[in-house]
Amino acid sequence: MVNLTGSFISPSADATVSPQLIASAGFLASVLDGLTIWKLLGTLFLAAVAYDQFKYHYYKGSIIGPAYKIPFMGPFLQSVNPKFTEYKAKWDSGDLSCVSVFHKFVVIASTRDMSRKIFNSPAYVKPCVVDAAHKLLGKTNWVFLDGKAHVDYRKGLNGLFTRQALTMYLPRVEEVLNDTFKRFLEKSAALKHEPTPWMPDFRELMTALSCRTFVGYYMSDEIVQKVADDYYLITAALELVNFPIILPYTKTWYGKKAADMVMAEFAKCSAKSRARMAAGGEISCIMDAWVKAQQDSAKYREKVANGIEVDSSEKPAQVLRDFSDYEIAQTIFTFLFASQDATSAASTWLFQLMADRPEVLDKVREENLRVRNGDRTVPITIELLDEMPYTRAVVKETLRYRPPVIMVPYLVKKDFPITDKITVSKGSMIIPSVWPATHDEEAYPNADSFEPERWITGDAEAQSKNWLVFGTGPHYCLGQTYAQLSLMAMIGKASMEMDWEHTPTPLSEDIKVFATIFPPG
Ligand code: HEM
Repeated sequence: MVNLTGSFISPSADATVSPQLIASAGFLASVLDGLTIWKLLGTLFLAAVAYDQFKYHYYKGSIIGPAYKIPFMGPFLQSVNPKFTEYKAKWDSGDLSCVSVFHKFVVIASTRDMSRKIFNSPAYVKPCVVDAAHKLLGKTNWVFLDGKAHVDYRKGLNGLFTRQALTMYLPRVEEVLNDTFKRFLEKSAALKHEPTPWMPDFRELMTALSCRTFVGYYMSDEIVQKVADDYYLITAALELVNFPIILPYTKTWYGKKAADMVMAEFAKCSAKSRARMAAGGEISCIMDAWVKAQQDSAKYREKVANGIEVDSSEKPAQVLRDFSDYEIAQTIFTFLFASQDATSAASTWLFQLMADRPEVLDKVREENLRVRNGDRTVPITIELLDEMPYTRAVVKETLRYRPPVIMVPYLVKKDFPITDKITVSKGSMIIPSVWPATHDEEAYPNADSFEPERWITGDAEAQSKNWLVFGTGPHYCLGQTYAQLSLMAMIGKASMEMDWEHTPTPLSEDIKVFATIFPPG
């Protein structure tokens, strides 16, 4: 160190030297002089806050949203425990509104037309999945495909959900319903018909229904029960706001363990289905139908490769490649993942709405018995369901009145000019909403009232633009026909086998948001 003052100390700390430094360097030096590590950190912090606000305003432009962002985190705490009323306030605030949580800028579309525009703009947007989804569903999962790759993959799956294909799986639905309603009655009798929460039972019913329809009896009752027990861990791990890395004993950790277990079980089912289909077994579930389509495609490809002439009638509708057991498991897992929460929500609402409206339940019961000529053991078929306009109307009205999925997050792939004046920047999240479209007074007069008749004597059916319950565009719900038919089958059979009442609680009029929407009491 240089000896400036005769003592071995720093020049700026020397009482005699420092005034000269101030005098020579002016303002900057005076700032530096007072600079401590805390001041430096404070200044950096204020700069970061200013940058965060500036960035928010830059993205926000003329979109409606809070004038200032809570530094960095924005309304993070609100989004950890989202309230339906807060979403509603957002929709009511404008056609497009925004919010910024941490580094994510989020635009929410409220109107039907804005929402439709997003759903139908695959050049600009793609479905947005939380980071944890890649870890739980596997990076190579088809749900992460975009554009042509997605369209091509989906073509191979669409055939599994046609009405004709569903005919083959409906017996599974019937078996699960028979078994479950018997258990419901036993449980209720054991509880001496005292009021008790039934939502966990509806969730279990929906898991069993999905598992049996997707993989038939390749899965044991015990494993179906385990999937039902553990599934909520997967939902919790996939909440919009979650810790980005998987730390032991966190929600994502438990979710990943549960997902791995389900995936491994589905892979075992695939191996069994493969063997059974190769041996000429009958299609009993969605997995069988897909495996059989792959085996038929392989035979066709082989013939063509060997120069054997094949009649055009023998050519499969979709010539598929072979998929490994793991790939099949991954895809079937996405069906469970996509259906579980939405169908659990729909069935819970259906049971509650029917209990609150016994006259509607009576009509459903009357119709179900009538089409079976009074014999409630007559099995469910698509033709039978086609003869039940009232039961269908009840299911449609439930889905309109309480759409399980109220918003569908998408990611902006490239700057998206959503209106003449507003361009949403690449990297933002953009969320089309379902609820406002299904509660639009113009399309559905008295929208806040449950009126199944609007689907029979009214013109609700003609309001297809507002029917966003299953989305629209290239990612519209693959399982929508199956979901509606199985809900019809469920409520129809329940009406014939059981009677039930709802004991309202102070929460009964609320709407709880947990991935989908639920009645909390
Ligand atoms: C009441 C029940 C259901 C509701 C309300 C519902 C709703 C939705 C919605 C809103 C989407 C997003 C659509 C979009 O982005 O345009 C979706 C996608 C999807 N749903 Fe459903 N869903 C239900 C049941 C099911 C069932 C039972 C299955 C499978 C068996 C299923 C499979 C899927 C799949 C695979 C996708 C993603 C499609 C793609 O990205 O190509 N859903 N669903």
